[in-house]
Amino acid sequence: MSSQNNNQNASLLEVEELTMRFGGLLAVDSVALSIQEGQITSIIGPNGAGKTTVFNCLTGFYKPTAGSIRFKGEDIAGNKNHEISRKGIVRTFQHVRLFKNMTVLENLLVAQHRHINTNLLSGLLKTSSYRRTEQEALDHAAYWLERVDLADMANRDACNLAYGQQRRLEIARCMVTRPTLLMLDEPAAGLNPKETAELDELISDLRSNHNVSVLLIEHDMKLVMGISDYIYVINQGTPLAEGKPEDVSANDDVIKAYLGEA
Ligand SMILES: Nc1ncnc2c1ncn2[C@@H]1O[C@H](COP(=O)(O)OP(=O)(O)OP(=O)(O)O)[C@@H](O)[C@H]1O
Repeated sequence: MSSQNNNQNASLLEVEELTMRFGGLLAVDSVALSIQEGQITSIIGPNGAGKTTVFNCLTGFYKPTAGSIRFKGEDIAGNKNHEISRKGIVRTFQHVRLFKNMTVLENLLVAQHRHINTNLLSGLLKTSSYRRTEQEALDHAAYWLERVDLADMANRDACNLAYGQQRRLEIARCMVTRPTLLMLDEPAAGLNPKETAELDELISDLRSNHNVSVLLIEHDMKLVMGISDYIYVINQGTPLAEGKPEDVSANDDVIKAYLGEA
């Protein structure tokens, strides 16, 4: 895959020759990605193609066997997950990972505390700067609860939300940390058509109005083709095709390897 695409935006993330081996299994083999600022980029491919492994390498859950990952020009390959999230790359997971026994609001406050790294002593003493930070965190959480249409649910335990609401809360939990790049791993999995349409609207709104670029793994082709600016296709760990949605959906190799399966 070439690392060039046709848009005019600045490059945010440049991945070259990304390779991840698990023992004898080459799960990701020389994958290249070029993620442009302000765009929605998707990675698609059949089950087991290596998509989540790419995500795990980009976000520091796995140390890649080889390859370079440059975020805003800085090499971050092999950095730890918390270092990468502080730099502005945050993600959701294929299976919802919330603090299920905390309220919706608490989930958003914890996410911010982890990110801000609040000082224990100032917390114990409740200094004015600590109180100000707490108030800002509350205001910011309230803002994002409105955006994802969960303001009425703020005091519910996260485990009592409907599945689509949990998915939206996960996105809000990422957004309260003010990311530059939001990575979503199969956000539409398990959603009904109405929830998927709401998700589509939400992701588009994030890109258009909240200054975040999005990298998406998704099997729902209607969503992917409708929302993506650029798409990478991988198959059995290797790059198969890339391009705008109309080019990818018309690509014979892609149809054979992936779309033809649907
Ligand atoms: N930690 C690991 N140890 C060993 N093998 C792994 C590990 N993680 C992933 N794999 C293997 O790597 C390959 C790619 O898996 P991955 O989950 O990245 O695919 P995927 O494209 O995300 O699939 P899906 O669409 O089904 O989620 C698979 O063969 C998987 O079994």
